[in-house]
Amino acid sequence: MIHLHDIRYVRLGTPDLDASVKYATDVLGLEVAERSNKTVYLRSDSRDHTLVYFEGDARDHTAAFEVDTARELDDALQTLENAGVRAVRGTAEEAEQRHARDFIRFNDLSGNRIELVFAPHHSGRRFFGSRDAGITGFSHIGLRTLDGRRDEAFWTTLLGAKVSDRIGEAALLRIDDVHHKIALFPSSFPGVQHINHQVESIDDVMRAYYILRERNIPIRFGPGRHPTSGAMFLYFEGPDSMIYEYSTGVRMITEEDEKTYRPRDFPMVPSSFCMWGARPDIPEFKT
Ligand SMILES: CC(C)c1ccc(C(=O)O)c(O)c1O
Ligand SMILES: [Fe+2]
Repeated sequence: MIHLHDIRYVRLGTPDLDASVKYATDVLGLEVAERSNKTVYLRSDSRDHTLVYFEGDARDHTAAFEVDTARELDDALQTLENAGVRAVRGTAEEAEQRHARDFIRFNDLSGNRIELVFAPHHSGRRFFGSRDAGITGFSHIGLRTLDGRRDEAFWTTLLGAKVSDRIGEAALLRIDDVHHKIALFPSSFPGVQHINHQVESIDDVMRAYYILRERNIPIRFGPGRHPTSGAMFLYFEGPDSMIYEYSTGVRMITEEDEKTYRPRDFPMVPSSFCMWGARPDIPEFKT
């Protein structure tokens, strides 16, 4: 089985690179790490980059996960091939573009573009955001699925993810102690549905709520609290209809907890999304 060390970056195509980068810095609070050849690399923590906007099709989304060793990357290629999933090693030039030593790419069963990277660069610098949003790092993605149960099985049996909880058919999957790094969310097309950054405290969530409202950035859900991870959240709309989420206080499931932890099934009702009573203005989350 493949072992995913952590979620690493998301790459998003955009028809208006300047506008997307302006949003990512001025609104979201990320830091530009590098601009090159119609591609902009953004940081949210001490890693080299965790988000890339490139000039291209807004439906072109890739999510990447880090593996620990070169051997594990080779083995992953084989494991995927053995399971009938076509996986391809990136070229040296493509690996350089990803600021990593090596990587492979494949599509999951819903057609989501996934990359596994080995030895992605560290920055050696503290993250210094463009505004004081309180971001502590890129933490998880909502990934669209055309068949929740099928894709849950794909991620758990091949890629070593574990189900922390489900809301209806939507599985919240962990790959380390953090409650989830992937939220598989039912949809009629593939792609990244939302991108989560953790912020330091509830003060940052609430501060963002007022700042974003003042700037007429559409708030799509929250402020609220997820009964699943326990995190307090705010979802808002970004370029090309991407949803961004800030949250704080996500639950950890440690090795000790794992001895007794069992995934919980929450029904597909509003209170499973928010225990404070917020109602989502996000089509995929409407019950
Ligand atoms: C509504 C989405 C899929 C969702 C649900 C629960 C959590 C959480 O428990 O933190 C999320 O982060 C979500 O994005
Ligand atoms: Fe989320």
